[in-house]
Formats: sequence, structure tokens, C-alpha cells
Amino acid sequence: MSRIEESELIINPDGSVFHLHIKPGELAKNIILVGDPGRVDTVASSFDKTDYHSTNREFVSRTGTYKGTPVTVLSTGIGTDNIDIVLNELDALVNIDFESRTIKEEKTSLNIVRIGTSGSLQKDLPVDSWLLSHKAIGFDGLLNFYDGCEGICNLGFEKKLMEETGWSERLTKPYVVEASDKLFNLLDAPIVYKGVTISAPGFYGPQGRVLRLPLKDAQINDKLSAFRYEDERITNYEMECSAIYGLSKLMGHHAATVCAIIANRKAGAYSKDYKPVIKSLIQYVLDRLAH
Ligand SMILES: O=P(O)(O)O[C@H]1O[C@H](CO)[C@@H](O)[C@H]1O
Ligand SMILES: O=c1cc[nH]c(=O)[nH]1
Repeated sequence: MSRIEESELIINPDGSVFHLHIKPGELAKNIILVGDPGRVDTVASSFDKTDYHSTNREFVSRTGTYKGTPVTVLSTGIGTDNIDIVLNELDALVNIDFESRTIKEEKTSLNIVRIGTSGSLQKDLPVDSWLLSHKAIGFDGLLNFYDGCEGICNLGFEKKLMEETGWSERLTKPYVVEASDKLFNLLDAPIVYKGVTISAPGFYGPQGRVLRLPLKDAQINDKLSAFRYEDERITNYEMECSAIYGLSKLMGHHAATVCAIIANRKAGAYSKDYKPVIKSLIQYVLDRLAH
């Protein structure tokens, strides 16, 4: 087994991994990812007890138990570039031996649930609802850097999407990846909307928002809302799901994203107060994980 060099897997003097500042053994198998560091204590406040905590940059974590089930909650900050750090370091914590710097023979598979906020692309998908992402479309391009990505992507969906939107050559190629069946089924319920989520590499132009700068394609959101692939439609925008789904699949972890819809882009509406919606979504996810 070849040794991973100091420059490739950076371990801090206290034995924790470079960005997350978490040590092997301090991570639960059930992981909740949130974008906002301020959301971490909203999750951890429901724990029976907290055993470990860490803070570095936007990466804040708490590990404890909820109704006896071990859970780690970790903030990712915004964007799929951060997800590259988070997923690689979470995987390293369980699947690389930090002493010998070698990949472990026996792999651990994590359950990763992202609880986020999102903007709807369909008029009938109201603000303050919950949406579970069956598929994610990465407008960010991150997964395209990893070998084997074609093997886990829906190439037919990608092709039709590029054809129907007149995808510009100047943009990175979109990739389409699925949630883990196991976690999707665990989080599914009649009150939860299901859909296909775009992860955008920005909040404004990349999600079709115009403040002062005009877009290259002013019709992009209309095209995306009208698009259909088999029986599925594109439902919402956020900024992390695609990379979580893609990297989890490549590394052998389970992942699902469930978001509170805080804006309806077609109706021009914004939630009056999304915090209680997120709070009840957190409770819902914790109860499902502890079931
Ligand atoms: O509320 P979070 O989890 O951060 O999710 C959404 O909110 C941020 C943008 O405001 C992006 O991270 C997007 O994905
Ligand atoms: O419209 C929205 C709302 C939340 N998060 C996003 O990325 N987009």
C-alpha cells in the first residue's frame, strides 16, 4: 500500500485533518452537513450530549448523540469548492490510516445528509416547503476533475439538457448525479417535495439573477423550468448538492440533500421567516436518522 505524502494529506500537529480540524475517531457515521456555521448549534442543541467540537474558518463541527444515535453536524460554508475539501477530508478520517498514511483495507461508508436552503424554479413549489433532491445537476464542474465520473453520471440527461438550453462552450459541462437510494427512501414522505436540483457556482449570474449585470442567456431560467427528462423536471437551485452526490458515489458513501425552499424564483417570492422551517426540517432529519 503506497504512503500518501505530507503535502497531499495534510495532518495538523494535534493529529487533526487540515481544514476540518477533526481527528480520526471523533466522527460519527451519520453526518449532517449545513452551509451556514450558525446552523450547527441549531442541530447540536437537539443532541442528548456533545462529545467533540471543532472550529476552523467556515468549518464548525459538533459530534454527539441524538436519541442514542451518534451524529456529527458540520458546516461547509458556501459552494462546491468547499465540498471538495469537506468530502475528501471526511473520507480520509475514516478510510485512511493517519499513522501509516495508507488507505485502509476495510472501508467505512458514511451517511451524509445535507440540510440546506434553496430557491424554487417551479411556480407550484412554494416557499417554506421542503425538497428532497432525487438528482443533482452540477453547473460547477467539480466532478469532471475526477476519474470515473462518467460511470456515475446520467449522460442522457446531460446531453438533452445541453442541447435544449443551447449550452455555451464557455461554460463547464454540467454533470447529473443521483442521491443514494437508501437515504432518499429514509427521508421520503408525502410532506416532502421531490425533484432535481441544480448546484450553481454562484448565487447571482449562475442562478439567473440580474442586479446590474446582464446575463449571457436571459432565458436560461425559463428553459430550465420547462425542461423535462423522462418524467422528471428541474425544481430548484442551491450550491453544494452535486458535488456531495458525485464525490459520495465515487468514494462509496451514501448522500441525500433536503432543503427548505426560501425563495420562489418564478413567483418572485421570498419566505417571511425561514428559520422555523429549517428548524423543523432539522428535527425531521434527526428523527429519521435515529429511527
Ligand atoms: O443555506 P445553505 O446550506 O448555505 O445553502 C444555500 O445557501 C447558500 C446561498 O445563500 C448556498 O450555500 C446555498 O446552497
Ligand atoms: O435562491 C436561492 C436560495 C438559497 N440558496 C440558493 O443557492 N439560491
